Amino acid sequence: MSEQHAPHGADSEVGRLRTVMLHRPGPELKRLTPRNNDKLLFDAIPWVARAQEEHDAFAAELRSRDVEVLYLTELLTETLADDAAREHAIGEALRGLDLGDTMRGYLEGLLGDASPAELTTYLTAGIRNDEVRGGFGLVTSLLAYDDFLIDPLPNLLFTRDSSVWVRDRVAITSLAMPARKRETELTELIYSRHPRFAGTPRMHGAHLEHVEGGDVLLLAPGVIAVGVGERTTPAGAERLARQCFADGLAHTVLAVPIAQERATMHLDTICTLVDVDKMVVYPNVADSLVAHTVTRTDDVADDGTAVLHVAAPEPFLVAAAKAMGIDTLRQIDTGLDPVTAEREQWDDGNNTLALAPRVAVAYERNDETNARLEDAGIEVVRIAGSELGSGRGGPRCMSCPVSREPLTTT
Ligand SMILES: NC(=O)NCCC[C@H](N)C(=O)O
Repeated sequence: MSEQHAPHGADSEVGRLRTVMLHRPGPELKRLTPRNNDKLLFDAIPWVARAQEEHDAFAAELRSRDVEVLYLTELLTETLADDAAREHAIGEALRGLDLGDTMRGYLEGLLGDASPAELTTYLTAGIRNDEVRGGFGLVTSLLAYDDFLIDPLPNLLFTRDSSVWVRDRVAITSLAMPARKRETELTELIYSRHPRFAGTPRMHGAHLEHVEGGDVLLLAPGVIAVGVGERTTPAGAERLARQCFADGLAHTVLAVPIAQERATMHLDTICTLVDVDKMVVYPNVADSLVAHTVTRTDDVADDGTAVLHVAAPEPFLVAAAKAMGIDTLRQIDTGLDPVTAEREQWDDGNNTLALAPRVAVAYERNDETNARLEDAGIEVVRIAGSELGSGRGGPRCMSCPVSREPLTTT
């Protein structure tokens, strides 16, 4: 395995992006139907071939700017070349109580005989009842033809959410929605067993309180904002803060309450950094967004844990600037009327992926937001997202930065 890659880790949102993990949309999207798309967290049935074209163009833009693109499924297939990893993955996929002994036995055989690449497909696209040839077991007979024996993972596309790097450490997250829970079985497997990540310190984990990567913004080295809403719980934010303080990854965590609605499912649907001191913020909520500044004290509670200091809420941008040690965190004034702002926020206009300070990838469709970003001196790398966007995620959601240059050197 080549070691010729940038050191893993990230300490900001905007340090030059060196390595990113993406997931190219695949057969898991073909599982979506008008009857299951809500449960599977898609707003429409994507045209898969076009989604792949759009995604390939996204990846090409990144590569053209010297970003190494890792694909989740390639890492997974390489990981599954190891027998112990395979066994673990198969055990987890068949752990549920819905299968019954006959079906589980059949699937153990099917998955056990699969090549690493085939196993990756089974684990990501799932297995539907009409695809098994398991004889006339009771379970297969009673389930509908389109019931899943192994659930598909169409939201793998949004690699942002199932893991997040904080400095040299990777947090395996704990996803809140049932349709996404299995995703972290795969990221955990990759980070714990793929040779490229050998020795990488990990934190958090799927068994802990809910935290999703889309809620975690690395505002500056040592300063992390965590959205608390539909996906990340207050307890999840506290757990993440405690781990970051204990491991010296952060001195300040800003807990930012966000509305528990689909349109604002993660903090990064509302705001993203596009420079060391500039943020694009959804104007309809900009004035009401607040943060509780959380820091560690030297006091120790009776149970041995550090006592955290939780400040009264302050306007988010004010609290953020203080924690970042800058005079002002400038909100890029998109100047949009509330209706245009709402339309473009829904289409992930605020969900940008910074490639470096003042360079950000954005969906091309959000004309007005993009124009205002350019007025503010940001280079906007436009990508198509008509099909990709049907899962309600933009360029930031679709990318997990594995390596960014430390901010101090950019
Ligand atoms: N960070 C993000 O906002 N990710 C987008 C996730 C979209 C996905 N369909 C979901 O509902 O979880």
